[in-house]
Amino acid sequence: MSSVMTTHDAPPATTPPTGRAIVLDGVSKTYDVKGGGAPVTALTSVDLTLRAGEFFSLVGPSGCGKSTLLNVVAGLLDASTGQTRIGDRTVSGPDRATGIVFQKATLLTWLTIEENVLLPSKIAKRLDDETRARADHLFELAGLADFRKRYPSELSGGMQQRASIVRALVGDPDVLLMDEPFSALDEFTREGLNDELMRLWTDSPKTVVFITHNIAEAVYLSDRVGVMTSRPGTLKEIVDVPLARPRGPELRSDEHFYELVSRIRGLIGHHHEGTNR
Ligand SMILES: Nc1ncnc2c1ncn2[C@@H]1O[C@H](COP(=O)(O)OP(=O)(O)OP(=O)(O)O)[C@@H](O)[C@H]1O
Repeated sequence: MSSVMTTHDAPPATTPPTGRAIVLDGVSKTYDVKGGGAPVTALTSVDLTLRAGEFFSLVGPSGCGKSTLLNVVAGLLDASTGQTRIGDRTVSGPDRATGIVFQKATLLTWLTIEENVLLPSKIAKRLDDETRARADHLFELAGLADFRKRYPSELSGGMQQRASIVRALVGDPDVLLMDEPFSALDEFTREGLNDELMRLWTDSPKTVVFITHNIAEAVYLSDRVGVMTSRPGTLKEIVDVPLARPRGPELRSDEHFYELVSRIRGLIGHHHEGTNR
């Protein structure tokens, strides 16, 4: 049976949408370079609207501004022009309602996995029963329940990255931003984590922006994939991924899946680095 449906809207209509819509309106970013070098225009005129609860991936040539865009949405970087809104909030700085996962797990080595996961809530003075219950649930879903009292150095890279995802989700953010979260992992671990991320997202759909160099990963996870041009980056095309959910490993050998992967690869062109497929 083909896994293609006529709609890519997930979750189903019976589930109220969660997460927040994200709107980028004419976002550009030019970096001033120290020492008098020519300024670097990383992003130019990005207009993009993400639906609440959508899983959106960004792919594009190395240096095209993907991380810059993500950091603008995260409120970690000011745009040079334009505006970003998450729900009815205009982004002007980091916000608790936005969870972020980077390429490196960034766990504190002297704290246990559980202490790491609960630290942001503790700092925000929101370490209540609800947060602890959510942590318990997420540890179970992420297969880390037996490892919560361990230290990061006692866990594999994949487990550390799962712990980072649990940490980003434990505050129940509206938005989850992920910057190449699995790129340092081997293919097998990466595919396993893709499935776990899908489970976590299905359990509580956030609006996700996911950066990757792996086109197959982008297609596997996403409702839509945004393809960026080389620098100065802007959105070249947004590709719909009308593959049914829930998705499982068998999708990786589905012909429609491959068609989408090849189409996106074609859009990125020959400058693309680091693609596995
Ligand atoms: N702080 C900075 N100062 C000056 N230039 C920067 C700065 N940060 C990024 N850049 C430049 O902006 C451009 C976009 O960088 P960015 O990291 O956003 O791209 P990317 O698409 O995420 O790259 P990659 O896929 O290689 O991770 C690059 O040319 C980069 O060198």
